[in-house]
Amino acid sequence: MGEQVRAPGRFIALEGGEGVGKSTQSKLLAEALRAGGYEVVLTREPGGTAGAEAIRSLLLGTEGEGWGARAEALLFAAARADHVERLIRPALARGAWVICDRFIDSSRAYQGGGSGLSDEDVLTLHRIGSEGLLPDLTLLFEVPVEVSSARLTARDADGSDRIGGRAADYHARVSAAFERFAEAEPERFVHLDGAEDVYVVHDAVMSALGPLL
Ligand SMILES: Nc1ncnc2c1ncn2[C@@H]1O[C@H](COP(=O)(O)OP(=O)(O)O)[C@@H](O)[C@H]1O
Ligand SMILES: Cc1cn([C@H]2C[C@H](O)[C@@H](COP(=O)(O)OP(=O)(O)O)O2)c(=O)[nH]c1=O
Repeated sequence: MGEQVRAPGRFIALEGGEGVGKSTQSKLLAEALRAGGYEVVLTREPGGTAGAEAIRSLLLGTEGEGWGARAEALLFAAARADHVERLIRPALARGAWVICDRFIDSSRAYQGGGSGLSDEDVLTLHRIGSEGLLPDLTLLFEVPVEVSSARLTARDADGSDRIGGRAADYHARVSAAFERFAEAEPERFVHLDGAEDVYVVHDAVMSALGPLL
């Protein structure tokens, strides 16, 4: 093991719909950075801390009638607040890289684009919960819906979660919302073609990170 690099912490989020390769690429990115001597915190949302994982079970479990759109948005914001305060900010403060599988743009896309809350309201919850923390870079993976559906059929043979199982038009609004955010903030987003081979996508991720390394 080389000496840990003492640089300012960097916060990278991976975003997109289900089955686009976020968790696969998060792991490969974390391994590559660790091999380069960086301290890496690999985490995900909803989740990442004990409290946020408990909220994840409430949000994604398939028992009961589920949450209304506003309660759901508040629960995601609460899970994120705990995650940011207890895991992400301390890691960034000590100079670690934080690789996060989904972050605020998922709430903007799902609870906003998908469920109809305004972007302003979702961002207000984020300001209250997490003091508006944003990633340094957000990697947005895009895959044609036939490709991600085929992957999910193979991965989730035992069924999808409460949100993943929503109708196709809901997921189409989610994808369109991600697109709009990336267009509006080109300095924070990088688009990646998630339909390529896993290692081709990984190389594109490493190139996208170039300016931060
Ligand atoms: N580039 C790729 N090509 C083919 N299959 C992939 C690729 N990336 C991921 N997969 C597979 O597709 C499924 C979904 O990938 P995953 O990383 O879990 O996506 P997400 O976290 O975005 O839902 C998994 O079974 C994974 O092994
Ligand atoms: C973080 C977050 C996730 N979600 C949804 C997206 C997913 O359907 C679900 C769980 O995410 P995840 O486990 O990342 O699903 P996948 O690996 O299939 O992409 O939660 C929101 O609706 N809002 C949010 O803020």
